[in-house]
Amino acid sequence: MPPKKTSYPKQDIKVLLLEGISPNAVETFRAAGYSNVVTHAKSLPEDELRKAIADAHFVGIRSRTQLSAEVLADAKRLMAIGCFCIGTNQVDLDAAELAGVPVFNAPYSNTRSVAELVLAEAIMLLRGIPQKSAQCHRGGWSKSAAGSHEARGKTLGIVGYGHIGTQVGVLAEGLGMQVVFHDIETKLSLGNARATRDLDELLATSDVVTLHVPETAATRLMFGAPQMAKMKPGAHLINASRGTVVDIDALAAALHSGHIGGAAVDVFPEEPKGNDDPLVSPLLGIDNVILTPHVGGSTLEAQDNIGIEVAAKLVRYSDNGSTLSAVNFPEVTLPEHAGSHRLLHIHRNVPGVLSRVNEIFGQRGINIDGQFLRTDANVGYVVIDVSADDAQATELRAALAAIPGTLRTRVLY
Ligand SMILES: NC(=O)C1=CN([C@@H]2O[C@H](COP(=O)(O)OP(=O)(O)OC[C@H]3O[C@@H](n4cnc5c(N)ncnc54)[C@H](O)[C@@H]3O)[C@@H](O)[C@H]2O)C=CC1
Ligand SMILES: O=C(O)C(=O)COP(=O)(O)O
Repeated sequence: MPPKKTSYPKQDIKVLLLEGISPNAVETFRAAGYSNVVTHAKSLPEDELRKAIADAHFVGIRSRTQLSAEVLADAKRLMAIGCFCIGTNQVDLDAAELAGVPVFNAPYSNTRSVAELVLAEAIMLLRGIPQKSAQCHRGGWSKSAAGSHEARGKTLGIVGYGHIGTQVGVLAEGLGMQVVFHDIETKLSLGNARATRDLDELLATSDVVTLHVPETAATRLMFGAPQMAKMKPGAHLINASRGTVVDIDALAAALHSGHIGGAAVDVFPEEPKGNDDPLVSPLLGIDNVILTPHVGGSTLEAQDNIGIEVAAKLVRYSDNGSTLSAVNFPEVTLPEHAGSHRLLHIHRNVPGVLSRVNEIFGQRGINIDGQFLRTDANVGYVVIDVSADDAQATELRAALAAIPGTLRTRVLY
């Protein structure tokens, strides 16, 4: 059977997937009729990225690819961005919104993977395993209980008590740890976890401190020499959030001085672009540090789920216009629109646009079957379902595009 005629041929819609995104994403696009999927195992250098994105309608990235305002300016056809991960700090979200481009992510699919790794690392650090393992690799043998502790009864301090932080807390309580947390927002404590008065109290009481904040202007270098100095002597630090959160030189110094007893670091201020590039860090060669190559969320379970979840959000936006769960865009949840033509109008949120939109339908005597509108401070997104033929819908779209303040229009049938 020939594919159903659509407003834009699906095989002409280019999907660009970078950074080794799960094959599940490709399958999800193909199953929905999107056959033009281009994949790359790595992130691309900026000049290649700009070329590859120039004719892409959808782009999928992970934490490595930087979609700056400059890169986005070259992406004239881009309809939406999928971050196949949790963090969205690698995208200029405001620039994307003002280009009429919603950004989607997978807010929960790798949460558990990060939490399990962090808990394992807390146990390893409390037992002094990283340095013991390093010694064994060199043919050494230091069988001793000195400096080696059970996790049971120790205090875990969680900075950033969001999805990952709370999961880490629940797992840690299962081991019999005391859990304290600090967050900038008031949070519901799970289990017996307790919010500390402030970060200083958490630092003064924790045997292991683990960071689970997003990368923001406020978290940039939030964990430096002053915070490390306030940790209990010999306490451990885990960072699986973002490399910019910790002053890495200060951490190296605190490890060398022995004030910090050990660390586990998954994220770095400068990460290699791909698996062929070297890691450069002041932490290299320090035995009591577990170094991992940003694999907190890299389990097959998490990646398989993320591939399906984010691809499905992009397909839904393409087919139906729904922006539900977009991180930078007014969220509009839309019903199916079988039997009607759907017009999408993304505009700057300035007075008068909606009345101009409605005038267009009134002037033509076209009845509106359904209308959906959401706005935020920058952008308005209005979706109009009408009973029209293909030619009328195309003409209506052109009229909508001529409204001052319009950022982008689409027609779906
Ligand atoms: N290593 C890896 O592979 C992975 C790393 N991540 C990183 O972990 C971060 C956290 O992920 P989720 O828990 O899902 O995010 P989330 O948004 O659910 O939780 C973050 C928490 O941090 C709090 N927060 C923000 N600024 C803060 C500040 N200045 N001080 C204290 N608390 C603050 C927020 O209020 C929120 O409760 C992500 O943004 C991402 O950067 C996420 C997944 C995998
Ligand atoms: O989900 C996140 O925010 C992560 O940091 C995981 O990033 P990745 O997909 O492994 O590049």
